[in-house]
Amino acid sequence: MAIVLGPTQYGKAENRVVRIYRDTPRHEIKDVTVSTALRGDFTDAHTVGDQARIVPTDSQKHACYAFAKTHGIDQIETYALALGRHFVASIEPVDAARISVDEHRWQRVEDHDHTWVRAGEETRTTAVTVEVGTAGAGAGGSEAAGIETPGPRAWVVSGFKDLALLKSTGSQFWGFLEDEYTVLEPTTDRVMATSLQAWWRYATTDVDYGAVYGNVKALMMRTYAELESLALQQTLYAMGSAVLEAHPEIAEVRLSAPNNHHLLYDLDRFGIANAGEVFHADDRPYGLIQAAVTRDDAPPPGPAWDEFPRT
Ligand SMILES: O=c1[nH]c(=O)c2[nH]c(=O)[nH]c2[nH]1
Repeated sequence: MAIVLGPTQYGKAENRVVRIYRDTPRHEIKDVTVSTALRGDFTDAHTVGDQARIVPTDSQKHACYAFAKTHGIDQIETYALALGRHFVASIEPVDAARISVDEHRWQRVEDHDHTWVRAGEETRTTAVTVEVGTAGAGAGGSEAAGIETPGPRAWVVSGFKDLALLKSTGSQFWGFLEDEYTVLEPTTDRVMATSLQAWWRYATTDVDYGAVYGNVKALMMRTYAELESLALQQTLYAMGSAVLEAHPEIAEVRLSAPNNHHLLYDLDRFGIANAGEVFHADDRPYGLIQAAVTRDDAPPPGPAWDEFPRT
């Protein structure tokens, strides 16, 4: 029997980086959590404790802060791409880098120049993977078009977490399969609430990430609002389709939606009528509905979705 080392990666997780732009009296703020993960042949570090090919996670941390100054954080995707390309291009043992960034948004207090209150909306997020090699297959931008540009290949996935949505009507659930444990009553009018997590994979890196983000989020919210939903499953497919129809630069959408049940509270016991007006917002368990929606001609995902390297 031989024991073998499987895939590895290592990096500095959840660096809390805040960049202030203070060139004018009206400051700007970018507040992000950045994680780095470097991939390559780091066998000796694991098997014999030789660190010769290991750039410390401490150094990776410092690069995150240095790049916040030297490259800025315009869009989290451009910042992550710059960092990923840096690790791959300048540290010889690194074959690939995955950079994940969450953005924490602040809004100005009464339009104040340098005071903000944390915005309570969803968290914008990205995961960028950069690989050594000649661009050409499945990567982004001119790279995706198959133009032989030397240099690292890059894949960008963007998205958000925790977008709380609720509609008080326009949602049904009936006609479902019943087994011996089914007690759920069919309904043609229910509250539908979720805390949506959405990811989309770009087919290119030549993107106005901020503009696309705003439009994708708006499209998803509008679809959620306007579709007379027969199930959360149908709503997710409709949201993904709306995004793919409007955005040729997006190859695939992945959605994860807890069904945050709102249970009609029994007020009959007190002689009070309750015609869909008072609910118990149940926190768990919750249904969890997940779907990927893809173009049939989408370029292959490569390592875009891989949080951990494959063999
Ligand atoms: O939109 C829904 N999808 C389900 O699969 C499901 N299952 C359930 O109990 N309620 C719901 N609602």
